[in-house]
Amino acid sequence: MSISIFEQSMYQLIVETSTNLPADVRRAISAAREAEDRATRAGLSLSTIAQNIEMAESNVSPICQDTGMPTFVVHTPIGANQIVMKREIKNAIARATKEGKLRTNSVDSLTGSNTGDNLGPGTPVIHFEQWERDEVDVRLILKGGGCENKNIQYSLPCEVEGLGKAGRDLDGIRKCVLHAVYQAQGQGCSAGFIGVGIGGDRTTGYELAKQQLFRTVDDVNPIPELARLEEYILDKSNQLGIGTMGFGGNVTLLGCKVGVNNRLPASFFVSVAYNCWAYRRQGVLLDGSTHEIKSWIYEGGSSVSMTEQDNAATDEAAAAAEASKPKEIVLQMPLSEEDVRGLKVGDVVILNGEMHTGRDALHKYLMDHDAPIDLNGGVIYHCGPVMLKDDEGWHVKGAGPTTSIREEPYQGDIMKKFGLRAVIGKGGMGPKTLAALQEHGGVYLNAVGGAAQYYAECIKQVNGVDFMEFGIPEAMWHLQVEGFAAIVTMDSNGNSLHADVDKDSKAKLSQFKDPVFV
Ligand SMILES: O=C(O)C[C@H](O)C(=O)O
Ligand code: SF4
Repeated sequence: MSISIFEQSMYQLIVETSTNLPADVRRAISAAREAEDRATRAGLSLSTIAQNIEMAESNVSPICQDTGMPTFVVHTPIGANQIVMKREIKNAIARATKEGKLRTNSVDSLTGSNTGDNLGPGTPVIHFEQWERDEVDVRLILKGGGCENKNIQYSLPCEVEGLGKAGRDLDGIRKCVLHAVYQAQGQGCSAGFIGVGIGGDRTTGYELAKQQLFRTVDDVNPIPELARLEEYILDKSNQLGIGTMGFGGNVTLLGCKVGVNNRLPASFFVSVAYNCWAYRRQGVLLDGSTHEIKSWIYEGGSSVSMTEQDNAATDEAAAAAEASKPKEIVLQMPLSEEDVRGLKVGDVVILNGEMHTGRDALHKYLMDHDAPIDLNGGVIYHCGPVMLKDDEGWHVKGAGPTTSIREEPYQGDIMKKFGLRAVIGKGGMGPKTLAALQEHGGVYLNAVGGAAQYYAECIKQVNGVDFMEFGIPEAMWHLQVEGFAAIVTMDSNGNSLHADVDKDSKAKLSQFKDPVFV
């Protein structure tokens, strides 16, 4: 059966959105790089991010391995057949998944089984709207689960941690939004972008917040007080010191867009949608009768180079940055207790050898089962990769870290039970894991969230896989890596960079207690 032009256009939209970050987002990330010292943890991570963005574009592969919840907003001329369009969007999603442009991301919430094609009840999300124009406008956002988990909704009036009472007015809203940035820390892969919805009910408030993410980064709010609020939030968030990946730094937020709807007398919601730096959204305007792509809605990424700054750096500046880089420690896996006890927060570790992926399903399983392989001295990578199989075997199409804190209830026990020596992930872990690292001799390594192509390139071979029944992202992949770089952010001496940054940023947040919008 031949593919319709509409389906082909949808396929192109999906691939472009997943693999090529748009120009406005790239410019915001480049500006963040300018604002950070290159040799700092934030500066180094931003250069990995920049490199990753270019790799994804040239490999035509996912920028981040979590290709998110595909969410479409479609405007159609009156009389267009939305039933056919819906079917063809789904076909395009299944094809993009089969070709490794999207990860298999649709999981049965009761059985845990992965549908394997990104289709299932509620996925993808498609909103239709009619308009009195002849063209079809389709916009797509791919927002990953880690930053989705950092969305937050406030019901005013309320007490906001660090900021005091938030009333039902602009100043109360200000407090909620600042707090929303603080509470995300590095877990949503900062530096991020936020969409804010004021009003509505619990559902439409979040919808409004997400709609804001379709605005361009440089868009100025037509409502003057909201324009002021957006500017204020951007400015003050960047004084919180959370920085890229929560490593500390000058840039925490790259954009803030606020929308407002009416509300019920009894309700006053402020809903915040947090989007990571991997802010993947695109759109196409289609000819109303042929469904060919007439134009792209957002300026394409290819016009903004992410490595220009590196090329333009003088030899002197490059040498200075090189000289002040943290020291790198090369380790061969499996690791010994001595290897990890020698590491401290801030060290950059380069790993070689075999590591094993494991995330939510595996951690739960290992609590009361044996491991399929010997994990003594082993390294667990919190990662759900994008994988493709051909006649030669499995290939890694994207493999950045996932948010580690979800494994906090299990991690310490599992490290001790199996003799694991290191955990790689992002966003850090809590006190229980920190105590286990100290007691047992272990280390937490923070990789750069979203850098799926950068890490995929370090993976030289797939040695095997267990628990395919958990689905591709949740299976335990045994990966042979070379030159896998990550930063020690929790060590065996009881130090945690995450706890420190949280504490400092909370103190900074309290500086903004006093009323501003009165
Ligand atoms: O699911 C993933 O691979 C990552 C997720 O988006 C996360 O940020 O934790
Ligand atoms: S891993 Fe980070 S960059 Fe990727 S979807 Fe999750 S929050 Fe976004």
